[in-house]
Amino acid sequence: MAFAERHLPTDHPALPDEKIGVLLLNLGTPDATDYWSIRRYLKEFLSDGRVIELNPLKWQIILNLFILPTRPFKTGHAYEQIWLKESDESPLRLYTRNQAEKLGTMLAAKHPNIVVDWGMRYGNPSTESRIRALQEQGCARVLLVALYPQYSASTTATAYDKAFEALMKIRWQPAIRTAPAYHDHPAYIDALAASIESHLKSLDWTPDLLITSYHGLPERYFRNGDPYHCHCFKTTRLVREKLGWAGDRMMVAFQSRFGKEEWLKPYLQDTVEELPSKGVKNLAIICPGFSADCVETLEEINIGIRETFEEAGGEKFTYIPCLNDTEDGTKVIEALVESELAGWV
Ligand SMILES: C=CC1=C(C)c2cc3[nH]c(cc4nc(cc5[nH]c(cc1n2)c(C)c5CCC(=O)O)C(CCC(=O)O)=C4C)c(C)c3C=C
Ligand SMILES: [Fe+2]
Ligand SMILES: [Fe+2]
Repeated sequence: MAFAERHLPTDHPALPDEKIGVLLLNLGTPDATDYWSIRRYLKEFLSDGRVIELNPLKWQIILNLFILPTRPFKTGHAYEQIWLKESDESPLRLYTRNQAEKLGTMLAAKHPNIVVDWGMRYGNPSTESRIRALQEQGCARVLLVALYPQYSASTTATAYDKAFEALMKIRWQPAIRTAPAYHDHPAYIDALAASIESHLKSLDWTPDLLITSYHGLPERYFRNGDPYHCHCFKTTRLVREKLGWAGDRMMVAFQSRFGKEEWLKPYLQDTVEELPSKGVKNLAIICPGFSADCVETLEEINIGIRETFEEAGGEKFTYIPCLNDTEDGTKVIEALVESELAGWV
């Protein structure tokens, strides 16, 4: 019996054993592909001041009058094409849940007092509900792990903001740690390089070029100090060095531009349209900035960009999947978690 329990009054509720929570956080995804589910998700996402850094009053007018009435049709169509019929959810949700379950199994042998869970910045399961669930299971310490390899205020920071917002409502808070971005973590670089090598080995052709495509950001955010752009370039350089490739076999591009403002360049769409006329007929794309495949990789790249390339005269195209819930992918998260738990375990 623990010291505290021996000294409890007899009518005191039982105290749970102290545990450590590891909470994996990802972006979030709609609950379904119908108009209102998509609209609810987009409204929450695009009302986040870390994502849209504009005057909030002006932006809410634009969002509610011009974007939310129409965008859910386009976005809903994109989600419909990749929706998992069997489990009735998006791939991002499935992979994030699997990553948490597999990480839990990996850690259990060494650390029986660790509980792993997962939550989303937008939509369900909410970050707040999972922090409360971890506390209910006796977690007095919680490590928050935003599953974005490259830091951006629009992803990493807002994931942690949401967790701290939830903690503001909790009287007896757990001790909290936040994991840093892992764009140059050796386990991540090695896993990406291994995944590229094994994917290319499975083909009966060799790509002329491999594009590492990252989600874009307004260029203004970079000028205002967001390190995302540098993190993306560093990841690509380290992977290229690990593979021992020459500089011209691999390049960086940015996808998923939203709105009219200038975003980080080169734009993936423009790049892919021009490649065949420059002699690149066989193309591979990988998206290292996504810890799990999602609408931005499966629909935008593997369907949309594939078509763009073929229509521009490209001959062979392959998409290399994200690390997802593969053993290597889960080991990347395990390595990050193990180093960030130092002193707690
Ligand atoms: C991986 C890093 C990501 C960054 C950086 C990022 C910035 C960012 N995104 C938008 C707008 C949208 N993103 C959308 C989907 C989406 N974005 C990411 C990741 C990053 N976004 C993911 C993983 C997903 C997919 C989620 C899923 O359920 O599969 C969408 C919704 C889809 C659409 O309508 O196109 C929007 C909108 C902005 C404005 C932004 C930076 C400021
Ligand atoms: Fe996005
Ligand atoms: Fe997109």
